[in-house]
Amino acid sequence: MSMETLLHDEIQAVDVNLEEDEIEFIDQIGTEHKSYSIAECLPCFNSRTELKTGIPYKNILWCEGIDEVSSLDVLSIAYLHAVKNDFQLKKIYIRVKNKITPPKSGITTSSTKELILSKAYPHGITARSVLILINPMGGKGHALEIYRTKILPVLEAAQVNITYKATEYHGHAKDIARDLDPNLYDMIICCSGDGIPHQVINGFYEKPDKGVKAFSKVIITHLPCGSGNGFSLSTHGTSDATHATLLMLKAKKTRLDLMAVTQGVGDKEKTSLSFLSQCFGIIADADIGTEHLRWMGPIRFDLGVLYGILKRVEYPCDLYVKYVSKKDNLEEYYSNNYYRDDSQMADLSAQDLETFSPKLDQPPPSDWERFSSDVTSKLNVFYVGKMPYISKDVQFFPAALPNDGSMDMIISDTSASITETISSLSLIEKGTHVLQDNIHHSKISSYRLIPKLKSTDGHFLSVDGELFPIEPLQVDILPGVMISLLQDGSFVSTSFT
Ligand SMILES: Nc1ncnc2c1ncn2[C@@H]1O[C@H](COP(=O)(O)OP(=O)(O)OP(=O)(O)O)[C@@H](O)[C@H]1O
Repeated sequence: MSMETLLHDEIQAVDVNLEEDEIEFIDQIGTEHKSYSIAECLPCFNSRTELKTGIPYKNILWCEGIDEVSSLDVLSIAYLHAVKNDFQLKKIYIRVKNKITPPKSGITTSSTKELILSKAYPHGITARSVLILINPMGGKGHALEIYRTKILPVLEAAQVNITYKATEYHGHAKDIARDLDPNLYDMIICCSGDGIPHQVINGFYEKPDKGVKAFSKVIITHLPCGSGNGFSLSTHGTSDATHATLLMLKAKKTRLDLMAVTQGVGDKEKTSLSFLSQCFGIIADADIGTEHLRWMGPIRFDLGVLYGILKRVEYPCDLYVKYVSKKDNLEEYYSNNYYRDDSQMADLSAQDLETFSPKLDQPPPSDWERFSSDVTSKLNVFYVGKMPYISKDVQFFPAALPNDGSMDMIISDTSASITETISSLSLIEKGTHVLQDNIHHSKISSYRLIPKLKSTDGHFLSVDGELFPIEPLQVDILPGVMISLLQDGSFVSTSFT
């Protein structure tokens, strides 16, 4: 039996044309005597109209030539098919009838397979050798199930070479990242909440070179398997793990700023890295202080915030800030800094991980401004962030930009009425809370916060959702330290976009 006959009998293929945005099926259905038919189900073959939709390249995970010997040019295509709010993994055999121009001039594609892959991965294939770090306790214990059913099949279909490690104790991800040989992996995918990426960047930072080599080479990204998935929501834009995996695979390598968080002086001085946020006040207390009410579900957080507002709880502090842009100029700043070309991806040097601000026992520099004590003596929300979304439908930092060398500071105090405060915070979903008069919003590159609470009982300071001591802290931006994956190099859309 010839190879050609074998293919006809066992691998039945569909005739297709390669179009600009999709693989389009050539008129097949209804032609009873067609030689080729699909091997595995294609969504709908009942009508000609539906056939015209084809398979968009953006949904294609992999393409493999299965007939390199004969002249049949049959390829297998693995792709995700969107059905309402769900995705199904599909495989189909195709026979290409035409050829189109490769997507970018300068790319020479020697085969149809390469042509399809270059259309499917316009920013290149980034996920070749990845370390999956999974927190089995994440997402109230559902992380493993999410990984097994929604993430792993997509990565396998995309031919990703996977090493898998589950975290066994609090802080394990940090130990793994600290001891990791950066030459072994192109990428770390945290299948967790925001706690694991926080630990990964801090594990890199604990390396003898402070992570210079690891940050220069290894992409750090996140898939939504936890309770707080700000990283994934801000970079891939969905809390559906399958869709997030698809978008992650197609995303563009981009440098992101990190924040260096210093507490303590002398022997006790300690600097950690933060990628997402630092939070103090009623939001931190509602998030961490209501852990014992987890059985209530997400409502516990809203109730916690409401309690803080109604009780008019205050968190007096001193605050010194180095401004990049104040509220009046923020929209202009945002549009001027929206796009930065960081395609060079130059390696980092030791200097890129240094902080240059004075020690906490020294006065802040003269170009830092002291925030008005009218506000800081009655502060109720202090939140600094580097990514727009902190959880599903909560764009707390709508003006956040990936690598503009600034962080967003959002502050409120109890001088606003209870109604005004509640109505401002209710705009968080739309991201327009920052435009309200009672919300102080600015872009800053450094700050020093000195909490002055009489008692710290029942109060919390969180960094990327992890608990930190309520002590003075100083934060400096570290421009472009982390390589991550963003859709076309930008954060997802917000009210500022
Ligand atoms: N096996 C483990 N046992 C206990 N804690 C763990 C384990 N693995 C990771 N952790 C810790 O769990 C914390 C939260 O992790 P993560 O953010 O990934 O999950 P999450 O679902 O968002 O959790 P949470 O809602 O508790 O913040 C991290 O501090 C991490 O060190």
